[in-house]
Amino acid sequence: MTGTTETAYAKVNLALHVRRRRPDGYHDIESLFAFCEDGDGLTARRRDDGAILLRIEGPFTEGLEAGEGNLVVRAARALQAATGAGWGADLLLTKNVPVASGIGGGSADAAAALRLLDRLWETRLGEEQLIALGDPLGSDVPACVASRTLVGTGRGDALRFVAGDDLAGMPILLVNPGAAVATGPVFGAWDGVDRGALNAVDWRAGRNDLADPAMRLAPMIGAVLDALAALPGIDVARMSGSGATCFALFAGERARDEAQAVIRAAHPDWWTMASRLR
Ligand SMILES: C[C@@](CO)(OP(=O)(O)O)[C@H](O)COP(=O)(O)OP(=O)(O)OC[C@H]1O[C@@H](n2ccc(N)nc2=O)[C@H](O)[C@@H]1O
Ligand SMILES: Nc1ncnc2c1ncn2[C@@H]1O[C@H](COP(=O)(O)OP(=O)(O)O)[C@@H](O)[C@H]1O
Repeated sequence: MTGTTETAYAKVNLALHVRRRRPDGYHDIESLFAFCEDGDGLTARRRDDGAILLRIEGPFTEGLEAGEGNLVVRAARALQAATGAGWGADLLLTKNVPVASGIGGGSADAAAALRLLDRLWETRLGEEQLIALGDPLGSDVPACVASRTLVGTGRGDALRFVAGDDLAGMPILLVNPGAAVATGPVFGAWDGVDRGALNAVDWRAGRNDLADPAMRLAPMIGAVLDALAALPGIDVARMSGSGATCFALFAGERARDEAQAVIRAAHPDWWTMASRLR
């Protein structure tokens, strides 16, 4: 489909500290978010009749509905409602990254839809208002609207932008063993122990506090982390979000590509994506 396009940049939690369980069922977290140059693709063509019609293609369409429940459609409806825009859209989502995998999936798609339709419909809300519009769609959506390095606190939606110059361009490898892990149950399996605040500068010394609970639900994550830790040329390896995707950062693209080849040869059924941080 020809039209206006946008990338739903894959999200990575370089560190994710869970600080406390809240009475509203959410958890206060502190996370350093970064974004890959690659992700799902979204294309849109404007319609005059106000209808929002979504088609999904690509390697990860299974189990995904293209109806009103899809986060892309919900984002489009939210923008229509907030602006009174009478336009609709034909949307094509190319689902390149696995669903429910800790790298933003639906949240990044919703954020991409907001950015794309704000351009296509010329509603011109701009980043700050799109962030506010994305907030009710999911804790991760505000960060994904910005899609640049930032610290998220609260349920992940209170954003503080940080200089990401040292991270931009960094080669990254994402690896998922094929286990879909829903976010709610992983937070639910957290042991309730506050292990301390995140230092966003010294994030390598930080943690992903959801890794242990996620591994209890999907033990294969442990195998992924072991495989990544054994790779030569690795800077840091950690699980992203609520899993099961794990990432490794490398000093150079060659080390990353060699690492991808090693992982693919040993685990042909695992999903991998080589990218760079943006
Ligand atoms: C864990 C993170 C880290 O970036 O990413 P993913 O693993 O989803 O990629 C996010 O906090 C996920 O954000 P998002 O996927 O938008 O979650 P939401 O739809 O808001 O919430 C889904 C469920 O997760 C739990 N949840 C989510 C966020 C949070 N701070 N505390 C929670 O306890 C709640 O049980 C909630 O009902
Ligand atoms: N466009 C979309 N892409 C992926 N998932 C979507 C989309 N729209 C709705 N969803 C739903 O959102 C859920 C993924 O949410 P979540 O577990 O938070 O994923 P992630 O960990 O990748 O952020 C899936 O259960 C899926 O049904």
